[in-house]
Amino acid sequence: MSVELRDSMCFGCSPQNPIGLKLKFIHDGDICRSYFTGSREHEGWPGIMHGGLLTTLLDEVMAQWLYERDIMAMTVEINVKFSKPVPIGQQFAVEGKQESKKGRLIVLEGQVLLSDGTVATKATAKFIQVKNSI
Ligand SMILES: CCCCCCCCCC(=O)SCCNC(=O)CCNC(=O)[C@H](O)C(C)(C)COP(=O)(O)OP(=O)(O)OC[C@H]1O[C@@H](n2cnc3c(N)ncnc32)[C@H](O)[C@@H]1OP(=O)(O)O
Repeated sequence: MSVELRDSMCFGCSPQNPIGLKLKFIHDGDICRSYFTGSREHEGWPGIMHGGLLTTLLDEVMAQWLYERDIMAMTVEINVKFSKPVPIGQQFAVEGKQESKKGRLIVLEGQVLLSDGTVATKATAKFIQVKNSI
């Protein structure tokens, strides 16, 4: 694998990116999960997580599902449905898992779960597998 986490400045996961989200991941069977608590810097409407950042979080957990399995792939499409607002200041979970794989095309699904288990956001993303030389 030519891309190492230790060299990365990935906005989602790098511990050394000063403005990054510094996400950590739990690989739980076929699910990749991360937890996040938004602060004021992450809001769109007052008190509510910005939808673009929720999309970033979802993209990241799905990409990490692949990375954990040594699959180098890039997002080519992502569709997000925002059903419920995600409050600032309350921890929520972000999950991703594979839905299908056909040739180089891998489809993953993601969701944001509030602390009471409510699904607030759902995503489907397409990734294309690339050679291990990003
Ligand atoms: C430290 C590590 C941390 C990692 C975390 C990263 C998290 C972030 C994840 C991201 O956000 S990635 C950044 C955003 N994405 C990009 O910048 C990708 C931009 N796109 C590309 O660079 C190229 O599209 C890509 C290299 C991915 C693919 O180009 P290729 O020329 O190699 O492939 P091509 O376009 O020929 O497509 C390959 C196959 O996929 C199919 N395909 C492409 N796009 C598709 C699509 N949207 N839907 C369905 N199929 C699609 C395409 O038809 C074709 O099918 P066939 O093999 O049957 O011919």
